Amino acid sequence: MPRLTPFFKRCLLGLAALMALGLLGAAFWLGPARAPGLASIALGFAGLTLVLGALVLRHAWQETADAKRTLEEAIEALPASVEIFDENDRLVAFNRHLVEIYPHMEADFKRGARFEDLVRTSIALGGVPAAKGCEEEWLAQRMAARAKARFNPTEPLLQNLHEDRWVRVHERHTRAGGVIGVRMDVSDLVHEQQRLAASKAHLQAFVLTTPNGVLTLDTEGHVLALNPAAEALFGFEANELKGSHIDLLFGIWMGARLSLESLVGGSQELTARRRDGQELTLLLSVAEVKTSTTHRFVCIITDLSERKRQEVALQEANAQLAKQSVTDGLTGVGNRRYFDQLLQQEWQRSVRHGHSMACIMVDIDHFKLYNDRYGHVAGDDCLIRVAELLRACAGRSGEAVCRYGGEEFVLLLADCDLSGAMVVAQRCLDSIRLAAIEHDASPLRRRLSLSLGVAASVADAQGVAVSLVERADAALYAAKQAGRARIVSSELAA
Ligand SMILES: Nc1nc2c(ncn2[C@@H]2O[C@H](COP(=O)(O)OP(=O)(O)OP(=O)(O)O)[C@@H](O)[C@H]2O)c(=O)[nH]1
Repeated sequence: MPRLTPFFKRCLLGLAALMALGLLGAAFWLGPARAPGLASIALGFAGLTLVLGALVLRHAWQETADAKRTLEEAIEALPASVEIFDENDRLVAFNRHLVEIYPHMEADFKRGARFEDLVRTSIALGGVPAAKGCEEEWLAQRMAARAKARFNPTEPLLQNLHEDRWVRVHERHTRAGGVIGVRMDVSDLVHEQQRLAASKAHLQAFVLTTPNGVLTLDTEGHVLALNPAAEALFGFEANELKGSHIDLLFGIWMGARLSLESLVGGSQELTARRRDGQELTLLLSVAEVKTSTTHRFVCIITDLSERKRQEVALQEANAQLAKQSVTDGLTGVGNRRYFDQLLQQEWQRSVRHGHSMACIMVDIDHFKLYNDRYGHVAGDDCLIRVAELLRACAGRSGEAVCRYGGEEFVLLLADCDLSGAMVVAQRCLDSIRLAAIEHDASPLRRRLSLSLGVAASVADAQGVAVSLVERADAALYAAKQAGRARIVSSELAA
């Protein structure tokens, strides 16, 4: 049968009814006595019209049943739970998803069941954890929300169910006064949101408590956010720095800008300035946060300033220690250890280059008498004074003055032959004489004097460095023997 529009069907039924009535009237009016033939024909047409009308009615009923079935199938095919309540809030239709969401209510979902009764049963069966202990109150709120949906149909309701499942309920009132409810299982979404909220809280706790400064920058290097540690580090408050360029903090980016991208994944030590101008040494690590909607850089800043200060102090202390280990504590010239090292060094150099080197042994004359006359403290001062004078005479590059022991000094002259060494020795002798240091107890003109032994040679790979010192020492002994206050060269002493 062809598909007929409802209007056409109504017209057809009206026409058929009118025709049937007209023909019946005609049949009665004519009557079997007046015109039996015509009455029979009218009756026959009336019957035919009634059959046609019945056929149209049956077709209409069939179409309604088909539409209802299609609607039910459509509701069933929806990915959400759908329920339809009439104007008395009684269940008219629902799909299987409703039972999947509320399995404990399977036996109760029946046509004609009242919404309030269904909710009450669900609460009683433990299907609404949020209602536990406050059942009536919860029910009242639920019914109020359902009523509110009449005026504000867009506001959905998030409901927590058994086994930590979550549904979003959209309720819409129909024009006839019923309610269409759509429930979507959003458990995955809610759980994801809960996970996100937890990780955000963890991150927040870390950022707020870490001693490292944390700066969030946009791709241009402008500050978007900073944590309390960064505020304390730079001496700025967060709202003062927000929007500022990172150049404000990191001096290294002044002029020659480094791209943030180049720092991603690594770390770099750099200097920055606090608000009060104090210089900071920082370790900057950069991470890139790139999603479909955001592109940021997160800078983790470790303050190395204190460590740096300690390192510098340690370096200075080590340098001091190293210096002390080769310096004579009383006079400030090189000590015996330094002299021994230097002697080996210069000896090897002399072997390599074939240059002559010289050694001058210096001894203060009658120093015991000096000590006895002026005391040990004055004797110390005298040693200091002699060291100063010797240093002034042999302080050029390649010349070194060391304390050999007691009141004895030694001068080592690199790239120097015997005649050159004799000149230096003479300068020392003259310097002491000109200083005219009083030595009442000395039999030598009551002035402090020195005896010097000089030796020079080109180092021999087969020889030993100490031989040079021994020769100078022998010359010194000769000077002492010859009456002191003089210079003797190893050539003369030999
Ligand atoms: N004040 C002082 N005296 C020292 C120091 N080291 C050694 N002496 C003294 O130097 C003196 C050296 O005496 P001697 O070895 O007899 O030599 P000298 O008296 O100088 O006689 P000659 O060397 O033969 O001229 C000793 O009295 C030591 O105590 C020191 O660091 N300070």
